[in-house]
Amino acid sequence: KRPRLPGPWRLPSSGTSTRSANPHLTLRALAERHGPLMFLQLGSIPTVVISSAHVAQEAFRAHDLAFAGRPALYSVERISYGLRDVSFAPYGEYWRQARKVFMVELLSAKRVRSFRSVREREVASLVASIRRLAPSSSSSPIDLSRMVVSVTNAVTCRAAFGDRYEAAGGGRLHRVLEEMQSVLGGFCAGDIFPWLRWIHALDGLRARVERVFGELDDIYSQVIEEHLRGDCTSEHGDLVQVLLRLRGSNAEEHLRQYGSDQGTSHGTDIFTAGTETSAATIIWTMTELLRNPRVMARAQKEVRDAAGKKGAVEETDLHDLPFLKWVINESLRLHPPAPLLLPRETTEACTVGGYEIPAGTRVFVNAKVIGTDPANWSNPQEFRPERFSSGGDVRWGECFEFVPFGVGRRSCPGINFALAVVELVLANLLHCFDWEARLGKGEELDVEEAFGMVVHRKRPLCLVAKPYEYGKAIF
Ligand code: HEM
Repeated sequence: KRPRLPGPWRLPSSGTSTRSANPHLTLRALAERHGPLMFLQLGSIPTVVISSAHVAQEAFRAHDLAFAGRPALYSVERISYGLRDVSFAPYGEYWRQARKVFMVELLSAKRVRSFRSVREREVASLVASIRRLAPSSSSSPIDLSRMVVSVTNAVTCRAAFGDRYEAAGGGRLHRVLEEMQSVLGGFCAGDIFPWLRWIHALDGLRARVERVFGELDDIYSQVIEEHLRGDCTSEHGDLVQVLLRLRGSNAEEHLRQYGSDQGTSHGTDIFTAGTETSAATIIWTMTELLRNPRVMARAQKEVRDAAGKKGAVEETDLHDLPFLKWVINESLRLHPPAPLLLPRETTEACTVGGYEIPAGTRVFVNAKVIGTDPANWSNPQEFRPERFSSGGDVRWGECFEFVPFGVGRRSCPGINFALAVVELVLANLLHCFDWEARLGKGEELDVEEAFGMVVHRKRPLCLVAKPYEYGKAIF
């Protein structure tokens, strides 16, 4: 008989069971007591939490397939049209096909390069808006969090839905996305006691999920109608257009079906997995730069030396910014936007560390704990980008000490897409402005987190932007 996995077995009454707490912090505290491979009974769901690089490596090197499932979560199930997206589809043929299309047509290196003009246009418009709001160094602070979500959202939506997506719902999206973050965040009762799902008809969650679903569905329908009418022109070829072409002669019929099925659920991937994560990365990076003036000065010098008098950083300049890349890595290490990745569910039984993990077990990988484990990182809480200076570019997916994009076959397929926009936005924010957080005497810029599927700052990042002298002509 195999030994029983260590763990508290039942979860303490505070912590992961509430929708407002920060589960990765509760799980960190428990892992310190019970170890890096820990069992929890989350309601009626047997759950395993992985909290070290060593265990993650053993689990995913030897049993990647066994860990490739996803649980069917209450809110996600509806918003993803019955788990027909890539992120939450159960492991199997549908997921493989959907991921392949998504990868090839939106996220491959070639496609990501083809969206260069989209990124440069949106970043130029961000810089212009900041200039309008902050014409001089004595202007009031601006809400950078809100502006950055807008830009990452616009880039992703234009790439996926075409240049006219704004007409179809760009304005409404902010409100819907905020509400979606809120309904997807944390664990609801129905996720840990599936027989208790009926309760969400009474506690208001079902109504909120339906409202978000209805709004998103309406936006997707408009996008699809525009494509069918031929109103959508985009020089780069958006995801919906590409699918229309792929489906060939029977295109209209297929697109209508795609509209009610894959197209719409890919929309959910884009909003849940794509835009908020990139925005959170940019905002956490700016937060840490403001808290670490030495690092800010070095990053700004690098960017300004590379772009010179051009007034803006173009994508071709990004190759000359190794320090900025280390800064982004360091920010992803300390503030992975998805600190518990996305939940997994074992598809079959497997053995890790001598313990048997049965099929159907929910699995969390605590990326935040792994990225700050003193066994692998010296002074792990310190923001020190230079720690990435040796060893060349990070080989995502092969480095188990640093897993902000996840691990194995269900790891993030959007890394190229995300880093292209994150780097360009940050480089231009650093080049075109000097930044100041207006704080009281002795006060420090906080790093308090609001928990959701993506972890943002609890309070928006409001900063004073002081235009930099070379930043007149943008693009
Ligand atoms: C800095 C930005 C991003 C971060 C930190 C991030 C992080 C993650 C993480 C942690 C996962 C779960 C991996 C796992 O379970 O092992 C994931 C999955 C995923 N991400 Fe990203 N992501 C980012 C940007 C994007 C973008 C821009 C897109 C697409 C537009 C995207 C699309 C996806 C999809 C579709 C999945 C699900 C993959 C699957 O289940 O097969 N992500 N991402």
